[in-house]
Amino acid sequence: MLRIAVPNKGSLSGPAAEMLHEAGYQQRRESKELVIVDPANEVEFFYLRPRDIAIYVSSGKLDIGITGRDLLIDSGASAEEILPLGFARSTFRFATKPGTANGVEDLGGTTIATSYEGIVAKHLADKGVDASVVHLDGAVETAIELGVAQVIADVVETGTSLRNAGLQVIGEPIMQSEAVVIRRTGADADEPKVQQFLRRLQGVLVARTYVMMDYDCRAEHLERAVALTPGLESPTVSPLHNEGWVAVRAMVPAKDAQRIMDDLYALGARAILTTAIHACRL
Ligand SMILES: Nc1ncnc2c1ncn2[C@@H]1O[C@H](COP(=O)(O)OP(=O)(O)OP(=O)(O)O)[C@@H](O)[C@H]1O
Ligand SMILES: O=P(O)(O)OC[C@H]1O[C@H](OP(=O)(O)OP(=O)(O)O)[C@H](O)[C@@H]1O
Ligand SMILES: [Mg+2]
Repeated sequence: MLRIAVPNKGSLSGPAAEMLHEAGYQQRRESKELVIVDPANEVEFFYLRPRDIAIYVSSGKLDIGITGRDLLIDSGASAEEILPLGFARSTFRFATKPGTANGVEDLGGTTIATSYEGIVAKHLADKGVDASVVHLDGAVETAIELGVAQVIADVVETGTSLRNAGLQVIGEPIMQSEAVVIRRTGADADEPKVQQFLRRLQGVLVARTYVMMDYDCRAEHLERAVALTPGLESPTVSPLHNEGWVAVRAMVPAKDAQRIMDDLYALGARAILTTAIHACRL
């Protein structure tokens, strides 16, 4: 039985459960359930605090975990990222009141409030900056107004929380984060059960980012049409009953689908359809 750590709260928990559900795994029905077994898929899910997941996985008691890249690095635990999942995307940044500092080099002697002391301490050490770090559990943006710190280091997504607190980012992003699948450092990544789990999640990622496109076009336009829809290996081309016409089928990136349909139409292709991909194995 594969033992998997899943975030039980916060920004990661909803999208993680949704992705696992789309990958065909049973998920808990209510938020008080801490462990569930999915016997059909031979998987056991442990719902844990996102911040604790890398620690459980590094201990070897759980095979795999879903957490944030920032939380993984902040923990310092002996675990490594094996698959990025594309949700809970954020940057991690320093911010201050306007006019306080322009870059990390100006932070010497300041007090920096953060929930991610590990990331901040390492970054300051790398930059040779000597500052104090104070740990807060959340709502870190308020620390400056209340005089606990002159600087904060926190997760930024839209920037709304910073704007509302009258703060602005300084320097370059300390890191880019997103949800990731992690394993204990050095664990056997080729293990079949782990590989099957990763293939299922990859299938969801592909189903979310591609659509299937079908269209009819004149045989003499085929090469130009296929250049627009090269597919993953190569498109399927079938003859139509009407001589001189072919039907083409290929996967295309969902974000480009409308533009590709316009370009195919301009080439003379007709009956251009896109359909959602429900699941896939590449
Ligand atoms: N607004 C956000 N947008 C995108 N990702 C976020 C956001 N806030 C936090 N995250 C990501 O979520 C993870 C932190 O999860 P955690 O549950 O500890 O905090 P949270 O989502 O802020 O929840 P809460 O503070 O309500 O407990 C990190 O990987 C972080 O980058
Ligand atoms: O750039 P934004 O879109 O505003 O998102 C970033 C904010 O979201 C998170 O806070 P959350 O709401 O989880 O509260 P917390 O500070 O208590 O963790 C994070 O800690 C930032 O405060
Ligand atoms: Mg938060």
